[in-house]
Amino acid sequence: MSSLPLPREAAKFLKPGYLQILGFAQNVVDFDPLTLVNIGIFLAGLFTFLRYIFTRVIVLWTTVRINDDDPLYMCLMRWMSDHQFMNRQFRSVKAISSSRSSWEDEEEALKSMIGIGGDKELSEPDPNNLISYRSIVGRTPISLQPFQGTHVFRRHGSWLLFRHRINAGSELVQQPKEIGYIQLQCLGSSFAPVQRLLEEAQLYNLEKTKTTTTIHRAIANVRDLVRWTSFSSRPSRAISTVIFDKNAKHELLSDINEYLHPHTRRWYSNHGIPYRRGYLFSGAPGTGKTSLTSALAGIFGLDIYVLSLLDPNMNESQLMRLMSEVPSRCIVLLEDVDAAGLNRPESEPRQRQNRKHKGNQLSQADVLNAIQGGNVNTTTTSSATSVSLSGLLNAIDGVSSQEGRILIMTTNSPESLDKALVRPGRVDMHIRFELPSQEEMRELFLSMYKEDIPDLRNGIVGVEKGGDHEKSPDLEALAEKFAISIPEKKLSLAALQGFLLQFKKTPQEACEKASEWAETTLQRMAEEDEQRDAMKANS
Ligand SMILES: Nc1ncnc2c1ncn2[C@@H]1O[C@H](COP(=O)(O)OP(=O)(O)OP(=O)(O)O)[C@@H](O)[C@H]1O
Repeated sequence: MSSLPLPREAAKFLKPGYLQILGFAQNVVDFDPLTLVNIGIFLAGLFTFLRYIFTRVIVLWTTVRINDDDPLYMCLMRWMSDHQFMNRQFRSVKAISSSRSSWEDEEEALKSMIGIGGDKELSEPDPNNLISYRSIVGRTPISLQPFQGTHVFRRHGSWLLFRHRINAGSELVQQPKEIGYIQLQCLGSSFAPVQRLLEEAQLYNLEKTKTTTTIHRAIANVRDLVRWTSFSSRPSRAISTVIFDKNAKHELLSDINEYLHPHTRRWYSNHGIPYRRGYLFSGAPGTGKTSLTSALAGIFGLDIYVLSLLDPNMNESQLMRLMSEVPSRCIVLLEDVDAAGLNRPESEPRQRQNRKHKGNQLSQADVLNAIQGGNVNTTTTSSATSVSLSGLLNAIDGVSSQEGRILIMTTNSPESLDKALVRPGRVDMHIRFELPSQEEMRELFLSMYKEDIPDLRNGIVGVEKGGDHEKSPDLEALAEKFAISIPEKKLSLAALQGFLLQFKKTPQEACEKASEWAETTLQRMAEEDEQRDAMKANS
């Protein structure tokens, strides 16, 4: 093995010890170590250069994060499911079998389960084989949604990176629930492509849900923190299907229409008036208060946020937070507000009551309430809720309460409500629902047997053609007969509807049995009332 001499210039700079080592290495491996040094320097330079380029490219990715508590999250998930995933790319998907999937998704899933799509329809239940029937109808439809993962796609000429992540929490830090988020990244320094995609997803979702109403409920999680949760999505109810005084209906619709007009908000702000509107729907159970609320939501494209003061997890701070978290355009439905028993005994003068409970100090709630122009009228008696009247009033129109929403309170006994709760500004219109007149019963009958009512037997998808009623000589005459066979203002429309549902395809039979049914029902109700009175007297 011959040794290669070190270049003279290099040898000049190296100490004698190194020289010997280098000479030895050169002799053993027959390779110049300085070449190795040169290669190393080159690689280090290349690495630094690549790192610089890589960092610059990464910096050019703009990133937008969307948390799962934002409505945009669902819009984007829906858009991605329908436009990008379509059963490919995502290897990890989430199966949903609850009522949280939208009704259209459920209907689709149900159709695929029972094989409807072409001409095939769900047949009548076979009494000998009810198990197989149950196995179709009794199952909850399952739909699949993209879960965790990353997906790159091109939209309107820009490359976008979609990432979906779930933080399930660790053993040490327990999250109240899985927290999902989406990260959207776009190559370039502008947010415009991401913004465009989000707007597109929002519009797509609006289009998809224009015939549905989403109901949100305040639900407590494991930490007892009450949060708005999208509870269900159902087909919007047509306003024409709600039987109600036509003038009152028209007045209510015009009032809400004017309130929601884009210019109205500015008008309120110019006049220093908080931009809020409240309605009280009162009437006996089953007279249409909830039905009218959901029809209004459908007509104006608003979501409904349902609150119940009787919820055991509800307290004043939770209520206040929930009211500040609703979107600026929605309906907040406060159901059965009388049941919470928020009242002040009239016998006690106001001044004394406040002293009795709080000494001479007014609470912050009272002060806020006074600023709002309400009464300092806060003591709660025989309350079935941990929310006090002042807490409720502040949640409704305190400084932190969201502007732009519509508040609808429903009650069976408006006379039992505290005056502060229903004063103008909190309740701007009081709508009274009465038990039905003959004309309204006639309307109900006609609407039940209208030709376009989806038929339940043929129907999850079908529309009845040629049911018994089509053979009926005159539906109008039957409706008239039905209306006069039942006493006016005695039975609720819900009760009448329940009766008619037993005769979905046989209006003639319904008509014949109506009078007898009404008589027995009224008799039973009278007996129940008597029993209740007797129990009250005993206790
Ligand atoms: N005015 C009405 N027009 C059409 N349907 C009605 C009407 N009133 C009641 N119904 C029917 O009766 C059922 C119950 O009605 P709804 O829940 O709206 O009554 P409610 O007044 O809100 O009752 P509650 O006070 O018990 O909550 C619904 O299925 C609805 O279709």
